[in-house]
Amino acid sequence: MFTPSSSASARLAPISSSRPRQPFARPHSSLAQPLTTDRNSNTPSPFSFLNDDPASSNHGILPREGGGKLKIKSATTPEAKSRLLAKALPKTPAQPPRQESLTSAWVPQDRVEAMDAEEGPIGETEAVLVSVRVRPPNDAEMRSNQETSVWETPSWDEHSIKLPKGRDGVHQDREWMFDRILPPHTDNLRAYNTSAKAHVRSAMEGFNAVIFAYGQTASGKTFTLTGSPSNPGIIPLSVTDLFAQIRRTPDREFLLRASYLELYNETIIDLLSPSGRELTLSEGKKKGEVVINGLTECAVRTEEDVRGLLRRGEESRKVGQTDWNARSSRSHCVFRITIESRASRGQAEDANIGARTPGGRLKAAGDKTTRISTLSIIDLAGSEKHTSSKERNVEGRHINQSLLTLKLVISKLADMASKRNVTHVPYRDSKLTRLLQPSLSGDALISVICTVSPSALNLSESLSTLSFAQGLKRVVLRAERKEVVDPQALIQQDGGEETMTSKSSREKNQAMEKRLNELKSLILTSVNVQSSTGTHGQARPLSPTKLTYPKLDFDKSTTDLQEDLHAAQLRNAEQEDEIARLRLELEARPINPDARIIELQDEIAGLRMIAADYERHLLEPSRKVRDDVEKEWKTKVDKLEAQLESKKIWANRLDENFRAVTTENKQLVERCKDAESKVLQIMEWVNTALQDDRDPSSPSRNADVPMLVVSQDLDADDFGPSPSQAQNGLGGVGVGAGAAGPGSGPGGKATLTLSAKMTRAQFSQMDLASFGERFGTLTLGSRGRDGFRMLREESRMDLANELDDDTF
Ligand SMILES: Nc1ncnc2c1ncn2[C@@H]1O[C@H](COP(=O)(O)OP(=O)(O)OP(=O)(O)O)[C@@H](O)[C@H]1O
Repeated sequence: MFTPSSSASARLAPISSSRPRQPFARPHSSLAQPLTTDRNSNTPSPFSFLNDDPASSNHGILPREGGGKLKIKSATTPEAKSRLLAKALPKTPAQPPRQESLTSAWVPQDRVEAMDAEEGPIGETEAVLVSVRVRPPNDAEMRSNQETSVWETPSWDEHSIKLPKGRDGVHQDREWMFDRILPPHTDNLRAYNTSAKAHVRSAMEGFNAVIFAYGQTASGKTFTLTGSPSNPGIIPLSVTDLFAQIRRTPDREFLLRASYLELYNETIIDLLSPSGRELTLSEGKKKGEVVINGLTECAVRTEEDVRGLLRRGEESRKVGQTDWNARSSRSHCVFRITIESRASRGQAEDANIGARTPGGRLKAAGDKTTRISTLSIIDLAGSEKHTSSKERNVEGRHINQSLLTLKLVISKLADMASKRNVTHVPYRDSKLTRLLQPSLSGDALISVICTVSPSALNLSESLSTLSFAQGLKRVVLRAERKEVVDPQALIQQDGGEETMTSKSSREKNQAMEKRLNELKSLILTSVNVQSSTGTHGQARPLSPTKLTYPKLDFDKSTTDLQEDLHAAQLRNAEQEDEIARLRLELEARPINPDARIIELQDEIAGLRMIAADYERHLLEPSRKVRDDVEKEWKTKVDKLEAQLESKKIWANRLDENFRAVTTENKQLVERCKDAESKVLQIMEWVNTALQDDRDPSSPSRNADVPMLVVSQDLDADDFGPSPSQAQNGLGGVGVGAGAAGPGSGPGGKATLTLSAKMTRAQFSQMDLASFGERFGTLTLGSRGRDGFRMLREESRMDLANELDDDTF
């Protein structure tokens, strides 16, 4: 049933002892029993009082009108649930509180009444409420003359616990102060009133609240939280109080959901899932938020529903017998109630008519906020020393390790509150601290009941518990009321976007309508909240058909019934396979029993070796935790790596582009420089020619104009001789490709030369005005002629601009 331990538990024999339960009796070590669940146990469960009422057999699945079942999975976000809640709230005007006395079939009447008689402390939002409860001596302690508690708890001071001088080796009086000390004679009601009531009621008001019991094994944690039929503990008292508060709060409407999980050997098990499924943790959207994936949450309408759920969970819980406790909790257990509430419609609308916001604007009719909070009650497994049972030892190591991590986390948080430099709080080192992370990091009101044994033999463990309690007192909380703003407006918007015409929308709406009707039946108001006797007292007589098929759920839809049938057929097929397998096994049974005995002895020896090996691996729990954490981080790392890879590709492309652009740029600059030098050369040549021409006294006047040679990757066509130049036979400028002469093909390497040496005289004859025309044979791209005119008239820069890259 329990995934991680199924193979182990399958090999273990169920508890066979039929001894009646003897509280505090220390059994002989050989009597230590292997781990089992309550289902197999003959030892009565501390929750046995839950079974009082045979009528409550629906195992906590909510009885709707008509007896259907409704479960809400926690996968939906709290906001989404609130939207549904808001939509589902019936528009009933607020009712005045009912003036009837409160009753409970779970908690004795005198205790229900006494619950309000005592004023509890106000729920603090900044400090952990720490109480220390000393258990009365048990039979074994009485027999060994330890009937007097080692602790002194003065009746005049309910905050002080003392270890007097001389008691068990202490040389001086030692005293500790806590919010509340609960001496051995204290009953559970007082423990509730002083150490839990304020937190339960704050949870009703929208604050997250956590109550947990911490202490050595057999020190009284389970007794404090669950109690007995005559002395119910904090869990039943809280549930009774929750429903009593709903009855007393006519101006609000409530929706309650319950879940129950167990942390066994670093594995989280859903105690309300029929398969006892293993759950995983992951980070939520908000910082520090931890999500329990797939946890079953059941809507509850009465105390009976809650009681049924607890009973169901208790059947699956891991308990076993240790040297110190006949029924020791071998796991940490978290019972959680999620409380959603909002103002009753009529009430909110009346209250807000004409009311203004702090900013002075008129408030919309109706209080649009929904409060969502959780009340978690945690029964921690007890820390323990080495026991005589190997199974217990393996569990004990896991338990001790997680409690050690809890201690470490608390001490780091306390250091942080004292402004000491804390770089890391090891929440991830155990599932327990991971689960508690949101609360411990300040998001909840916390009350801790630390339980200690009165015995001197347990002194060192008790001192360690007190030191943990002191650390808790230094932790600072920042709990705030949890409210979701205007969920109804959101759902109206969502609905408005949908077109009502399509078939799928209609189906969706019908499904939504059905869901809303189901939810409506869950809304608890001061008027409709079931009295604690629940619906069971008023059950209608069953019809003959229902009597014939008592197990059939007549309110199920055909599809659900078909699914059930299919599941039953599958189960049937599996069972048939199993029968066939067993038959074969039977047939293959060894004829020689002695050989079989030897075989089994070998097997036992092998198993012993495995067990010894397991024992050696003391760090097993941390490995399991590490594996889980690594798995969670690996997904994140893979995602980030994929992102990094695509960024790298993108960066490479960018780099290539940049390089290409830089090269192109360089080429352009080179071409530009080259073009500029060519232009300068031409200008110089022209200027020299013109200068000599203008100055008749120049000695070089009659000398030949030097030949202009311009080598460049020029298109030969650009410098082809003009037809007119060819005709008049003037030297002029032509294009040659080195020795190849004029006419080298387009795009080939060309040389711009004066095709014949021109004498200065010839040059001087050239009419300056027609210079352009003469040299017009130089067709500089599309602007040849104009370009040369510019040579004479424009500045060098202008020329460089003009002769752009398509010239040279
Ligand atoms: N205050 C009390 N008054 C009377 N009996 C008590 C009290 N506290 C504990 N006991 C009894 O002592 C025994 C051990 O208590 P309990 O099972 O609550 O211990 P625990 O701390 O939960 O142990 P573990 O960690 O092993 O589960 C039980 O038989 C319980 O009924």
